Amino acid sequence: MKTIGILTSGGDAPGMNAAIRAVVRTGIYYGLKVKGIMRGYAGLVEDEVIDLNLSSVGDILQKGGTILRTARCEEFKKKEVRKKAYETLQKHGIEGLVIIGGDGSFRGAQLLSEEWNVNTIGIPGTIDNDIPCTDYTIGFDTACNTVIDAINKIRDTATSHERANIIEVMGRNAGYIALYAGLAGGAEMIILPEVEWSIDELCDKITYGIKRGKLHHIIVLAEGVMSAPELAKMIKERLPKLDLRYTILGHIQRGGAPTVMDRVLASQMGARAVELLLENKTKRIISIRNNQIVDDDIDEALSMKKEFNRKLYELSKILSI
Ligand SMILES: Nc1ncnc2c1ncn2[C@@H]1O[C@H](COP(=O)(O)OP(=O)(O)O)[C@@H](O)[C@H]1O
Ligand SMILES: O=P(O)(O)OC[C@H]1O[C@](O)(COP(=O)(O)O)[C@@H](O)[C@@H]1O
Ligand SMILES: [Mg+2]
Repeated sequence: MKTIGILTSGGDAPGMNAAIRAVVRTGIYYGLKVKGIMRGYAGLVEDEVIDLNLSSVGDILQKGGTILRTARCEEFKKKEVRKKAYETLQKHGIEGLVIIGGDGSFRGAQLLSEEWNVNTIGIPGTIDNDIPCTDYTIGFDTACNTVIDAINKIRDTATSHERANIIEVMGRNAGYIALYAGLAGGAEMIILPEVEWSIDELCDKITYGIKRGKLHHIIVLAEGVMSAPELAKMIKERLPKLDLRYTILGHIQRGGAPTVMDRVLASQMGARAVELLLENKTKRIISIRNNQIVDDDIDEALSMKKEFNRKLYELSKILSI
C-alpha cells in the first residue's frame, strides 16, 4: 500500500483534527502518501482531494471542528453515487480509506467495501457516544465538559433566583451526554430516551425539593425525548407557580478545544487505523473497550447493541435526592 485517504463525515466532533493528524503523521512515518478528502462523502463523489503533508496537520491538535470539513450527503445512499466515489479513489490511487464519523458514515464505508472492494477503516467520531462497539467515541468527553460548564453557570443564577431550569442537550436519539453530564453536573433529574420517566414523578420531585429547601432544580433533558419548550409547558401545567426557565445548548456542544481524553483517544485510533491498513486489514471499526484499542468487522460492529448504563442512571437519582 502506497497511498491512503482520509475523510470526516456526519456531525463534526472535537478531536477529529487530532485523529486526522495522527493518521497523516503515522502514515508518513511508515512511508505512505496521505490524501485528504474534503466534505466527507460529498467530496469523495465530487473529487475534492488534497495532498496532506506533515505541516498540513501542524497546529490542529488543539482545535475543534475538522480541517477536512464535513457534510451529510444523502445521495451517498444510492449505488450509482457510490460508484463515483470509487472512481475518485481509483483516480488518485487511494488504496485504503480512513473514515472518521458515526454509525451513518460506517454504513457508507460498509457499502464501499462490499460493492467496490475498497479497503476501509472506521474511527468513531461523534459527540453522541452512540456507537455500540466502543466504550467512548471521539468528541463525547469534550461535549460533556462543555455541558457541565453550562450547568455550573446556570446553577449559579438558578440558585440566586430560586428557579428550576431545563437544560436541553444533544444526542439525537441517545442519552449518553445527558447521563454523563447530568451525573457530573449534579442534575436533580435526567430525562433520556433509554429510560421511562413520568411527568408526575418529575413534578413531585421538584415539589419535594422545594419543601426541603432546595434553591434550584436542574433538569437535564436529552433532545431525543422532546424539546425543552415542550417539557416546560408540561411542567407549568402542573406547577403554575414554579419559576421555570429553559436553555437549549445546541451546537456549542459540538465545538471547542478537545479535552485530554479526546486527544489521546483520537491519537491512538488514528495511528491504529494506519497500522491496520498496513496489515492488509479492511472493513474494520476501531474501538476502545476496557481501555484497550481494539477493532471489529464493520458488519459485526454495526449489529452490536449498546447496553445502557442503568447503574449510572440509578446513581444519579440517589445522589440527587
Ligand atoms: N445507509 C447508508 N448508506 C450509505 N451511506 C450512508 C448511509 N447512512 C449514512 N450514510 C452516509 O454517511 C453520512 C453521515 O451519516 P449521519 O448519520 O448523518 O452521521 P454520522 O456518521 O455521524 O452518524 C450521510 O450523510 C451519508 O453520506
Ligand atoms: O448539525 P445538525 O445537522 O444540526 O445535527 C444535529 C445532530 O448532530 C449531532 O450533534 C451529532 O450527530 P452525528 O454524530 O450522528 O452526526 C446530534 O447530537 C444532533 O442531533
Ligand atoms: Mg449518527
